[in-house]
Amino acid sequence: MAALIEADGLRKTFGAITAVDGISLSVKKGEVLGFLGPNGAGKSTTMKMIAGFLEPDAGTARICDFDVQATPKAAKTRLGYLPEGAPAYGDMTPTTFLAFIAEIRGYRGADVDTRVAAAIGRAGLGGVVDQRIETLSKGYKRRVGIAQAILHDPPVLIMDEPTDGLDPNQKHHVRELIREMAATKAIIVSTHILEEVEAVCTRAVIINKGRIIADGTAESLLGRAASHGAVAIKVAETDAERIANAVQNLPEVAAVETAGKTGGLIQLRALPKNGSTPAKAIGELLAREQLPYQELFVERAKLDDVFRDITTSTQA
Ligand SMILES: Nc1ncnc2c1ncn2[C@@H]1O[C@H](COP(=O)(O)OP(=O)(O)OP(=O)(O)O)[C@@H](O)[C@H]1O
Repeated sequence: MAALIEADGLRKTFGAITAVDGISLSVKKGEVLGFLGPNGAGKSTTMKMIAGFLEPDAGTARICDFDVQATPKAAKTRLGYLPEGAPAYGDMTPTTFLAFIAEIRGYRGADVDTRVAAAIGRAGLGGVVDQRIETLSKGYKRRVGIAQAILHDPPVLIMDEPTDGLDPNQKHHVRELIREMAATKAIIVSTHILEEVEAVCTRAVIINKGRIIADGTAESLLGRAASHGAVAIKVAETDAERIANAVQNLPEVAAVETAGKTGGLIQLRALPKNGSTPAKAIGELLAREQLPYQELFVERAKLDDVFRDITTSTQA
């Protein structure tokens, strides 16, 4: 299936700063791409170029096969874009603002009311529809932005930190909304919240200094952390050395370290060798050799660790 979002060799400099340095990516229908990177990595600049709101110095972006620079109208008809920050037109209410956007989008008469009502419902704006936007809380302003992005039910959504400023319930609501919409759309979501990637994204791209440094599912990125799949084994202090030596000899194990000591028990930690998963081999070894242990569990890395590992190791 053809990708609905395609970026090819995007590049943008601001004076001496190279904000985006050759980014290419594609997103298909059904995919929610999490766009991650440290502050200043170039996420917003990339998203603006893909959305056609900023002209690249080099490279192209296409929405549903329409080049965003050469055929902006056709591309923007198929796109919903949530920029960073709050919507403009603070003196309008959500209702008048969304009606205004609907008219810009070409809707007239009853269609305007239908579109506005649907967007208000989906974005959860019910209680504040007649309040001036500038008087709304940060979270509600964000929801107004989300409502304008989804108003015309576009096949492509590009959202710059959609949950920024929302409380935990609102975050949950927006993630549900993204999940609901995911099957029929291609979506890019930038975020600093790594649990959001695991909650809603089918794939994650990590950028640093304007370049892509990782691309894969959350699970495959987790596999890059040294601690992912490590096995913790709690054993009696008197058995620790014997068990550590036996486990250390397994081909799946890179090293065994002592992770803690309490009340005569030692927690050993077997680190996997080259992305292997040693849990099964360790379980079999302990059973075969009748080595006594109190507890055994497999550790799961956090996406935060992977993010820190790969963004700090690529710092120049
Ligand atoms: N209009 C501009 N003029 C000058 N420099 C800019 C402009 N827009 C972005 N930059 C610079 O480009 C780099 C990338 O910025 P960008 O906003 O794309 O990063 P980001 O990954 O979205 O960061 P954050 O997570 O902090 O929002 C930064 O160094 C930023 O200061």
